[in-house]
Amino acid sequence: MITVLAEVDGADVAETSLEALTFARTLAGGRGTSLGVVVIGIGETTDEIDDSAADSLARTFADYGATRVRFIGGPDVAAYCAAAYAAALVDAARQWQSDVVIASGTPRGTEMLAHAAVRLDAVMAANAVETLSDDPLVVSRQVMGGSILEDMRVDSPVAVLTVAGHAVEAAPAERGESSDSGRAAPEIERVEHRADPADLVMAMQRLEPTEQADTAALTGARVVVGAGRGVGGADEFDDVLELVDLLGGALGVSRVVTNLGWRPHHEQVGQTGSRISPDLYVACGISGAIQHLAGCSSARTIVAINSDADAPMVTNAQYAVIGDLHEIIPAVNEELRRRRG
Ligand SMILES: Cc1cc2nc3c(=O)[nH]c(=O)nc-3n(C[C@H](O)[C@H](O)[C@H](O)COP(=O)(O)OP(=O)(O)OC[C@H]3O[C@@H](n4cnc5c(N)ncnc54)[C@H](O)[C@@H]3O)c2cc1C
Repeated sequence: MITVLAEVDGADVAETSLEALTFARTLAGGRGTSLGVVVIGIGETTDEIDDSAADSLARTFADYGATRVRFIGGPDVAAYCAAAYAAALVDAARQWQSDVVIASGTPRGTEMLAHAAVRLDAVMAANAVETLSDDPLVVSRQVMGGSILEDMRVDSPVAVLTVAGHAVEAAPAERGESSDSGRAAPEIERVEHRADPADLVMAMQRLEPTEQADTAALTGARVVVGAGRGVGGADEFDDVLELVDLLGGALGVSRVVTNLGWRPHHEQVGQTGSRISPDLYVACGISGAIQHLAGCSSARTIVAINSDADAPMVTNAQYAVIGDLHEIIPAVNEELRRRRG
């Protein structure tokens, strides 16, 4: 069985977890095995996830090919604690005799799986995008912020993988796609995890949304509009923000923009900001320094708007519009408004 860690919010499964499940199902099909899903941190008691939310989550997981679902709760994992969560995940993987453990490459997924890999004495490949061979397991994975793909052989008895955000299209299983996926009601377990005190030395004490909360919106966005020094000043963002709105996306900016105090740091994309993998990245007035590209190269399509045809952002883009962004963006916005009536 392949064990997949899912991140949920109530009865909703994070899209990146559905992507990880889709990736895992393809691998399970190739290896002729089944899928088990683990959800950790459901509350002080295992009853805190009510039956309707549990049923709804289990149905979603079944649609994605899971045959087993384990909800793990209890006071020790009521609040996030990477080591205790990893121990709970490892318990499931061991009991299910999993030789592969998978999560999405979110900050928490990556942190937990790093802990899990040590406990399982496993090789870990972060940010996988594709399985190249089932046995021996070889994956293609993003490195250098997505600017390079490397093939990695994971030749250990247990393999631990994270799946890069938006590298895989989340898709429910087709009937008969793999031996065990069949949308039958999966077997559901509720388990209380008692943590080793050593695993609780570092645990989350308080969770308070701040402007940082927007970082999740940026890293998960399907469309990101990037803005750089070329915008010209803190008061010059109206057109860019309207484009963000019209495209239903998120704003990402360069480090110059945050250093100058034009926009807050949580909006920064790059080596020292967020790494994004949207379907579309529209980079406006950004030169495309290597540190910026490290955060956006895994975008599926890049469109650059820049007055310099030789800017690295332009040469790294699939499409470019050369000219003054203060003329181009209002024209694009007007056309988008017109098409929407
Ligand atoms: C250790 C380290 C870490 C770093 N981390 C990051 C990071 O995480 N993210 C990041 O972004 N940078 C990072 N940087 C900084 C990076 O090297 C660049 O300095 C920065 O990305 C440049 O920002 P920019 O493209 O907005 O500005 P510039 O390089 O000044 O480029 C502005 C661009 O706008 C274009 N332009 C100007 N006016 C217009 C106009 N009217 N219309 C259209 N185009 C116009 C210009 O042609 C130019 O291409 C880091 C640097 C270091 C040393």
